[in-house]
Amino acid sequence: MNWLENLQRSFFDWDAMASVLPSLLMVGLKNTLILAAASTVLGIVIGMILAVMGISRSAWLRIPARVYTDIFRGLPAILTILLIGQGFARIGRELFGPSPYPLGVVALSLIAGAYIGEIFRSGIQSVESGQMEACRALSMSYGQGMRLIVIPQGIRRVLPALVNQFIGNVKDSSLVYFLGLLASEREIFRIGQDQAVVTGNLSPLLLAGMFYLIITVPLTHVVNHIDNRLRLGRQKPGAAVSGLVEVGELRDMSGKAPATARPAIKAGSLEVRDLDMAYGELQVLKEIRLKVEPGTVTCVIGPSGSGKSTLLRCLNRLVEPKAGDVLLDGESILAMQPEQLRRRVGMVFQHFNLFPNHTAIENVMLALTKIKGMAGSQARRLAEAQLAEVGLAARADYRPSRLSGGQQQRVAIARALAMDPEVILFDEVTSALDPELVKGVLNLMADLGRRGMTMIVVTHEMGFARKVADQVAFMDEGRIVEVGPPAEIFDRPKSPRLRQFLAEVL
Ligand SMILES: Nc1ncnc2c1ncn2[C@@H]1O[C@H](COP(=O)(O)OP(=O)(O)OP(=O)(O)O)[C@@H](O)[C@H]1O
Repeated sequence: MNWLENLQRSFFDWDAMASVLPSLLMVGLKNTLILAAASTVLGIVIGMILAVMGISRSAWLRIPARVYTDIFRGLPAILTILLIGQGFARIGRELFGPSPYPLGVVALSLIAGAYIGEIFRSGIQSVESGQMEACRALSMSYGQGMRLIVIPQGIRRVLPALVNQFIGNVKDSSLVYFLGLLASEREIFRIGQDQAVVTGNLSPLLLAGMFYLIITVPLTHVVNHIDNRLRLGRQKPGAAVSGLVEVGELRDMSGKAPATARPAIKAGSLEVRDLDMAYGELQVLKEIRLKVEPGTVTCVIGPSGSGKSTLLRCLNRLVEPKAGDVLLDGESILAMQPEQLRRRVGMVFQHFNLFPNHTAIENVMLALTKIKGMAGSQARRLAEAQLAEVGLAARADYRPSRLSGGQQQRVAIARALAMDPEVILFDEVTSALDPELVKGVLNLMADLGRRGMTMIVVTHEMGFARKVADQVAFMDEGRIVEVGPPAEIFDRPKSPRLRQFLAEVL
């Protein structure tokens, strides 16, 4: 049993532990937390700058960020701490006084910044491209989209990784002792080690180790909890609702228009003139000509890859045409600021592109307050009215993850309508929906058309096109092959390609 006693003396000398406990608590814990927190906060600032530089389109920003990251991630932490702590000791003394402690914080922050920059960058880049598209379609600039939607979403996604980084900083703070700290500046490890030398056993170090675990282990659990909260919102998970219940709700609602006066629609006209567009070498649109009268519904049909979505994206300049022009109420859209154009031409996407961290009503309000500068209360009233219009008054405070696809798409329509556009573009908005939910969205669109909204609808729903459209344009291989009233297009197709297409889809 000799070895057991030996082990006990080395690790479990209770007296040694008791004597070191007060300084671990009063000095070590405080300093470790200061070092870890300060380097995490400064590291977040550095990391944020590096991330924004790292995803910039300019190589002048990207390359320095890359070089910084490679250096500070590649060097051992202890080497960086010594190089900074000793190499800059003189400047440090002038700036901060005799103690190397602040330089230790700087060194830890520079190291943490490199890791945090990579965490932020991957978080931001993991946000679906549709989010930025939705921002731009709501007439936000690139910077506003990044600031209001993409970066906050990226940060939420990387919260666990950030806490891991904080845990890393708690541990790395022990390396600052190499710089030679004053007694009052010692962190947990240094105190444990000093006392271990005095007692001649490892018990004070073991207690120091316990302190590290007490800080780090609960943190991982707290962050998982916060992460779940942020992802799902604060609502209790409700029972899954059958799509048929939603269909029933919509049926009950139909004909019972909200008591509030319906927002007036101001219908604009569009004229597409010889529009060409290419993705690199790939010519996608060829001499597109199309006239859309105010207050009419134009459905664009055609086989996959024929350029329908690209045509819509040209109309609000989510992509730039190569040649030709588009007139909105007689004005060239190419002469307008894209943000101004997008206030007048709204867009609804196939995959909704709602902002997941915002409730339905916040999704509708966001551009009103941030872009149109409307007061919060006025924006809320307008958003409530728009949600009531699409039958979702009762779901205003739900986040997208708690809504069915059909409900999400109706929120997206409310969001586009709230901007009071003159034209709305719908890009295959029912293609991603469960079959029973398609009708609710199509009925809403048909209602909008009846109310006089100018709409351009890319769709595979031939029944909708036949019933609701004023004109149907058939596209194939980047050209509008045929355009006319639905009766002509569907019942008397002229071109063989349209006849072949209709034979396949009807
Ligand atoms: N971002 C892009 N970069 C390069 N090529 C693209 C891009 N987006 C679309 N394309 C190509 O442009 C062509 C037209 O695509 P578009 O999405 O406009 O067609 P579509 O008629 O809307 O098709 P679908 O019904 O499948 O959505 C296709 O050949 C497509 O592969």
